[in-house]
Amino acid sequence: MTEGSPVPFRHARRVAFSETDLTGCLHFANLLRYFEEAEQALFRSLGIPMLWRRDDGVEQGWPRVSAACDLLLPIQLADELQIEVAIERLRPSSVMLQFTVFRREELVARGRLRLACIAARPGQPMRAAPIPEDMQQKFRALMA
Ligand SMILES: CC(C)(COP(=O)(O)OP(=O)(O)OC[C@H]1O[C@@H](n2cnc3c(N)ncnc32)[C@H](O)[C@@H]1OP(=O)(O)O)[C@@H](O)C(=O)NCCC(=O)NCCSC(=O)c1cc(O)c2ccccc2c1O
Repeated sequence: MTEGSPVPFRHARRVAFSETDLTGCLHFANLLRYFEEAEQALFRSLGIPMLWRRDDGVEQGWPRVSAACDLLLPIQLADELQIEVAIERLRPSSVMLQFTVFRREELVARGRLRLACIAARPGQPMRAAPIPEDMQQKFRALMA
């Protein structure tokens, strides 16, 4: 790692039998579930909730607005994966997470999730809202 490059968050995952298809490979849709697991672990480690209620009763949270993945090599039953998560882009009301998946030293998959920060009054549709400053600081710390 070079000086000044982002520090990725790491999440370990072993492929379970129930996640494979007839060929014994990871069913592609499960890769997004792995990204979500790693994302949840990252948010927990930063102490950022996925859903919270402000004092004025407004609910805030992080709906995903965009998802993408590339499967580069077959991922198989019982493979032990390291999923690295980095903050690729931080904007006033959205954050882009970048995922890189390794099997030992081998790059097997990668992808992105974009989360919008929203606010919703009870009974009203959700709308984009600025990411609270304390949360922005926590994300920025990972980009340093
Ligand atoms: C999320 C939206 C309400 C945003 O629409 P809005 O018009 O208010 O704002 P913007 O269009 O400016 O978007 C804000 C922000 O996100 C970026 N963005 C939006 N869409 C995309 C996209 N398709 N691809 C890439 N980027 C996108 C946009 O560029 C802005 O970024 P900046 O920071 O650059 O300004 C609206 O998009 C919407 O309703 N989308 C549907 C989302 C959805 O249904 N997701 C899946 C399930 S819902 C969910 O997960 C969820 C989670 C919660 O934690 C909640 C908490 C409380 C209430 C509800 C929740 C909820 O439903």
